[in-house]
Amino acid sequence: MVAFDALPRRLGRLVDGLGIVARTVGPFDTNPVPADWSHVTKLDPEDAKKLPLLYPLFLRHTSAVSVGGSSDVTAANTEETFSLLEPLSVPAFHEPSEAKHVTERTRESAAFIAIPEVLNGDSESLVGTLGVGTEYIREELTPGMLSEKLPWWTPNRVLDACSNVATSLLLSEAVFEAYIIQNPDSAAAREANVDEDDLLSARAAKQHSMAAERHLESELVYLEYSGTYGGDEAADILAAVSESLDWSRLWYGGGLDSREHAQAMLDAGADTVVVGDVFHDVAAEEAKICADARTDLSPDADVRTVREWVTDTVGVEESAARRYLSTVPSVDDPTATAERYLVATVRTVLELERLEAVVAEAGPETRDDVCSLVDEQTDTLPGERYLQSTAGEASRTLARTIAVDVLTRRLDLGDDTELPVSHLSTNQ
Ligand SMILES: CC(C)=CCC/C(C)=C/CC/C(C)=C/CC/C(C)=C/COP(=O)(O)OP(=O)(O)O
Ligand SMILES: O=P(O)(O)OC[C@@H](O)CO
Repeated sequence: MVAFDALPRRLGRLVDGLGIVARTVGPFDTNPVPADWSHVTKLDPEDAKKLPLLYPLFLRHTSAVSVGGSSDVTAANTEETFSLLEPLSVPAFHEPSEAKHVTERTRESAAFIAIPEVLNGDSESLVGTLGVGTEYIREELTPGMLSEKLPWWTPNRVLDACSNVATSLLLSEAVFEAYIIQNPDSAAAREANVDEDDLLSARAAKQHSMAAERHLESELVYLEYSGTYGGDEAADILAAVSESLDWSRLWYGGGLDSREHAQAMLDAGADTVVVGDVFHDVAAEEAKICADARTDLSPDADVRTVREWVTDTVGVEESAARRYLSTVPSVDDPTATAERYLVATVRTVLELERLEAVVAEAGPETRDDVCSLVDEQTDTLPGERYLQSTAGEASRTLARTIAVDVLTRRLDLGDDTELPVSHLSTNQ
């Protein structure tokens, strides 16, 4: 009996040992989070936070998009955000703040699920919420999904065993993010009960990260200053932590809105910088710019007129569009790129206005009517040529859907749109 027990234990230890050797000294990088992601954009699905109308243009430069946020997030607005990202080639992953935000749809859309575990918060934020989430997945999500897929006569015992396996598979596929939260005034700190006394020195952050890599096997360590730039203190922490990590990635997020600050965090040792607020600022700013443009410019304004208007009226140098783009290391000239994208946005809004006048004249009653009228009216759809560089072959379909949906809402023909365009700046 003892001998029978000893063999599987020994085998288990051998497999574990081989895994450790492969992770630490093996020639292959076994971390599922790509090492070459230098920039991640965090999209908050909450209704108050909008996306720029030509969001595919802005997102073409980022390495990946993270979907998640800590307030007013629901499964429905999370699914909506993913559906806007589906036509794009940029990978999108899900960072749920509650397990209930994970649905079959979000799982299909997301490259992976990233689960926060806060290293310097209370135990609730390290394992408590994970326990609540695991219970939900084991007892509600997977039984619900499986009972739809398996034949009705599947015995309960089999359904239960399958749910058990599916839960473990879901968690084994998830990426764990070991958060070190250093801004006590942030929503993230409040959520995880991090206060002044919990902030870590560079040395303690390094020690916590070493434990996260080896004990928690966290795919990434996330230095979080959410809402504020961490400066020299963050750079010291990144330097200490990066030295100690072999396998886990090191991400920095918080208050980035310039090339200088983003580069400083990368130079200090971060593999990836994460930006959130400044991307949503692009949409908020754009709503105002477009409202002004509709007052100042004729819907027929040519490209030169629009460019001049943007140069004279919008301070491109100070714009959120430029600030966002300047955080992306691969964008060589953020000012010129921001100006191009702002001109593209204003032109698209004017083209939409022109199209709206023609469509409204015909008196459509349903979204289908709008669709036929749009198809009759135009060879090139508003925004289509700008989306070509980023959505490729999908650009026409995407531009058509956005145009039809935006006009359907503007003409009060209902909210039953194909894409959730209520998340775009034009619908503020
Ligand atoms: C098991 C599954 C699928 C899910 C569990 C979901 C869990 C454990 C969520 C953890 C929630 C938690 C402890 C959050 C702590 C705070 C935190 C790290 C928030 C991340 O910050 P943002 O969401 O970016 O904050 P803002 O909304 O302020 O930008
Ligand atoms: O919103 P900002 O301050 O850019 O922070 C990004 C991210 O680290 C938040 O979780």
